[in-house]
Amino acid sequence: MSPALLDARLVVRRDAFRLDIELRIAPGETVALLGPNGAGKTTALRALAGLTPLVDGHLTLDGRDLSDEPPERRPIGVVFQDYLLFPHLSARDNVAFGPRRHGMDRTSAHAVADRWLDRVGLAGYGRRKPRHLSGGQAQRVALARALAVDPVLLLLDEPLAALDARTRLETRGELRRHLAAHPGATLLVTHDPLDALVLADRLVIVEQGRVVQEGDAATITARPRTDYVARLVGLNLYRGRGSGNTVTIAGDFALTSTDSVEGDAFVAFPPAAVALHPSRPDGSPRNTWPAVLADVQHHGDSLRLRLDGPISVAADVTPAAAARLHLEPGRELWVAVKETETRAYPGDG
Ligand SMILES: Nc1ncnc2c1ncn2[C@@H]1O[C@H](COP(=O)(O)OP(=O)(O)OP(=O)(O)O)[C@@H](O)[C@H]1O
Repeated sequence: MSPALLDARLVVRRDAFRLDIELRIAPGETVALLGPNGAGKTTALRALAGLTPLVDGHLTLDGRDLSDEPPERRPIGVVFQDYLLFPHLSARDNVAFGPRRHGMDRTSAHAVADRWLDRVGLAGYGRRKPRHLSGGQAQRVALARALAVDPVLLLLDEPLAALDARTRLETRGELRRHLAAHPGATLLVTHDPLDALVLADRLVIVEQGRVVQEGDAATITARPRTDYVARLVGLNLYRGRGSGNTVTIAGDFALTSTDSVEGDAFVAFPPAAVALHPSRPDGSPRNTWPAVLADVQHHGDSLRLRLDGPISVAADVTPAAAARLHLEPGRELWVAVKETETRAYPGDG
């Protein structure tokens, strides 16, 4: 891996909340910072941008210590969630603002702005004020504005959150192209696993101000380490004690797997691997238990059920299967999960 362009340990306090995370991003790399509400994602972004001070740690970008630099002296471009375009300035002047502030003369700054507007597909929109731009266009102006200063670090805060579903899909694809062309480091803050998977090379997941897991999408999907991560990647996840092919989770409740693991262990399986039966199924006695239906929600073309019992489990069923099972909250069912569908892996590394 190339040496990090961004090398930071961000320690920030906001009242009772404390953020303490390490971040390293290589040149050309896009890292997604994911986490539930209140995890500290925006706080991390603000600390990098210089809007919230570090109480400890360090922040170097391309070898330069930035921890005491004011925001305007940092070689950083930011796309905020609601874009924060200057309403009284044209699209062109919004984009030219950064280069101007860095000392470029007006004509050259306009030339840079026009080039960037062209790159983001908005040639000819330079004279428009933000209120005359659609959400997708405003997003592209905000991206052009952030990139026009040739930032060493590009920060994106939920860059697609304000867009409707259709524009979001198109803009996500465009953003991916621009990020691939950006030679600096990029940090993308998002709630949306799809944005993270499409746009980022690596995911860093924060919960309660700490990094709980990081790695590429495949590694994290294969081995989630917290409930939040498991839900993010759509898996049921439990922690227990492994002994051979069995992981004991709660009391004497255990799941078996074709994997073998000793000691602290996780066991995971997808909701689609859960089979439901109106009565105790014959045959395989393993991974079969009685449960009570607690909740039903639409999930794409299927229904996602939440079942209570010795463990709480999510199950995906087709509408046809749901009709056959006469699903309604409080209904008692038998759950079965094949041991070939469960994955068990060590809890401590
Ligand atoms: N201005 C503030 N003053 C005091 N505490 C704050 C302030 N802003 C945020 N916090 C606290 O800091 C913590 C982290 O908030 P932050 O906005 O960084 O989380 P987040 O991961 O970005 O969440 P979200 O996904 O909801 O935007 C929260 O517990 C919040 O209550």
